[in-house]
Amino acid sequence: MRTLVAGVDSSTQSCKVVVRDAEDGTAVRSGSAAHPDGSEVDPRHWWSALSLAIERAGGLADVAALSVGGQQHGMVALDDTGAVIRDALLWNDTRSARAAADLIAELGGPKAWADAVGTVPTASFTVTKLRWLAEHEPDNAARVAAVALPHDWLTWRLAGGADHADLDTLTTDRGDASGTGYYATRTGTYLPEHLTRALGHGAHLPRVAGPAEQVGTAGPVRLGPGTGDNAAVALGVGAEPGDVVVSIGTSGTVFAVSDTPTADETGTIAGFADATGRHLPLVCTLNAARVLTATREILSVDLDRLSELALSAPPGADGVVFLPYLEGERTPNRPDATGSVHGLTLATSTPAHLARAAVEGVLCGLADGLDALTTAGVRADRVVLVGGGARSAALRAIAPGIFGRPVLVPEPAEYAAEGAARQAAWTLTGEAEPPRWGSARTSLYEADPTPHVRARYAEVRDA
Ligand SMILES: Nc1ncnc2c1ncn2[C@@H]1O[C@H](COP(=O)(O)OP(=O)(O)O)[C@@H](O)[C@H]1O
Ligand SMILES: O=C(CO)[C@@H](O)[C@H](O)COP(=O)(O)O
Repeated sequence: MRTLVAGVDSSTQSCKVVVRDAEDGTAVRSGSAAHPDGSEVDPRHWWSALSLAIERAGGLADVAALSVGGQQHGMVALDDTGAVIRDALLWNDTRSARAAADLIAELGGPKAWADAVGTVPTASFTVTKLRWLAEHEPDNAARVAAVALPHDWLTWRLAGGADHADLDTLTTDRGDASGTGYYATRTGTYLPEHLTRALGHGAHLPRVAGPAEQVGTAGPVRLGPGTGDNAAVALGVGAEPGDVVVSIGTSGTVFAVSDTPTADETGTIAGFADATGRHLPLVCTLNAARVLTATREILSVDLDRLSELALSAPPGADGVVFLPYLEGERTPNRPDATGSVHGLTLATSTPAHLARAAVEGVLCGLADGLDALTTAGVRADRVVLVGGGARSAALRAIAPGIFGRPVLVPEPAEYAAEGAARQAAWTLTGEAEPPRWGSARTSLYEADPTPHVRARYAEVRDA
């Protein structure tokens, strides 16, 4: 009888569960459930969505191990009884932008953060959310006994830790800890003084488990350590040296697995850890797939029609540029920015030009991230494109021109959940490296580079 494993992606918009054959990764079944909208969410909604997604994926009765991947950075503040104190503030909540600026100044500037943590924090980072809490909700801040991230909290609930209010059984992993702002990626140690500086007092932090460690059980199901969703995607796509992954979901991310840590004092590259003991230099934008859904709504068309429209306009949309800062922006760090469309004329005020400019705007923001990674020494022979946005035909076709590289698109799948499942299988083998699973079918997209599109975008971005 074959052994089955499950992987979870508790992401911004939904929870996805996949069940796989532990031996070779063959797809067995899957399920998903929606999360509520908004950048602050009661974590109990994640729990209900996880329970529903597990049910829709056929349950766990025949599953040997499970790991949870989750949206990074979200602040889950717990009191000394293990109860959630307030709604979690998510990675895309920008209210802590001033707290981020204050914390950077207090520690001696961006270089001091890059050297200590590996990352210069923006409003996305947990540490800045704790400072915001201390300043704006001091009563809540005083009650904080432990701080967890979304995947830590879900893993803990699955293991029954929440039922016993046992904060000591909270666990996390290097990948997710590296997005807090109080963990040094390079040395693999917490920086409790950063947490105390932000919150005003110390708090219990989840134990950082090893990459293939079993951290508990949910009934008979072994629980893996889990990780942040981008580290899970890296495991799920099995990227090779020279591959840079671009994920276009709620967030847009550009990253690669690397043996060496980064410390980018410009703040563009986050120096995260991956889920295998290596590093995951990453650039993240706040505006990705939802720019296309917003444009679809403006134009009253469906996503397929949006794609057709975009492909019917010329590269560069005859000078129309859509700066897609619909949620503010994190890279570049413009938390209060709004979106705008530039260069309209009578001739270019058409649905096709707007659709093209929206797709190009999302891709140009990510191409800036790719440039930052290559400047930092990351090899980028080709791009591996995943996430819900990769289902857009226009995005797939336009991407190679903007990135100036071939783009490999694996067949549509939930790669963060796949990566979590692969991690779960790894906890069963206990070997030095994760199990080798067959790779997904891929399509290769190539196009002549379109540097003029990037140049025009940069002109508007910097105006
Ligand atoms: N054909 C498509 N064209 C453009 N966007 C799409 C398409 N299909 C799905 N999406 C978008 O992908 C997003 C979900 O992607 P996903 O990677 O699951 O995000 P997350 O993991 O952040 O929840 C949604 O915003 C959805 O509208
Ligand atoms: O903040 C980051 C990475 O630093 C985001 O990538 C979040 O991890 C959310 O991911 P999605 O829900 O968009 O997959």
